[in-house]
Amino acid sequence: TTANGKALSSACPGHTWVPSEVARHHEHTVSTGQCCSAMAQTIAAPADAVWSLVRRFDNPQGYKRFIRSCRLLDGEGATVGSVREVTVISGLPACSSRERLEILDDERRVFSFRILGGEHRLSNYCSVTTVHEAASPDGPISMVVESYVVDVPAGNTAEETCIFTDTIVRTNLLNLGHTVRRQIANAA
Ligand SMILES: C[C@H](/C=C/[C@]1(O)[C@@]2(C)CO[C@]1(C)CC(=O)C2)CC(=O)O
Repeated sequence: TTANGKALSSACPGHTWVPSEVARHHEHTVSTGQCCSAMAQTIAAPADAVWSLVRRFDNPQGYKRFIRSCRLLDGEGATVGSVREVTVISGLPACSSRERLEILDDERRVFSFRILGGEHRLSNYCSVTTVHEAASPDGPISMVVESYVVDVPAGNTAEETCIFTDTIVRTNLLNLGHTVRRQIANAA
């Protein structure tokens, strides 16, 4: 079911369309006891620069500030089925997470991972991140769309679960933008 079709359309302002063969990746099957969401972030940078950070399954800490470390348990990070173990900074209701690369499509710029386990509260989390480019008077800009589906933990409502998870994802997307802009400024 395209449970978050509405979320996706509300997350993507009209000025950038998401090609249907990419939008379909943001359609998650949402079972009972799960919740899903989608959000979008515009970044004043070419899609290639943004994608080069998003695609690094072996280096999420390259832009995710909650991640302390990452090591590959299986595969070398660029093939579907690679598995990573991330440890997380203190202060969150989480310590570590084991995650599997589900999609890495460099042509269409589609990235997806699934959480297999770990010490945290987000069971069966699966997210899809896609990067799109649009022209602007000041040069190319990118739109990053990220959607996820996750189990609602016992003791929480779906709304609470999305509030927490959206906050983490939105912070990651903001940090992605800052990191890309800093890389461009340093290269100038
Ligand atoms: C929501 C998702 C990951 C969240 C976590 O990585 C974790 C799997 C362990 O620590 C967290 C930072 C927060 C948490 O409770 C569950 C966002 C992303 O990194 O793509």
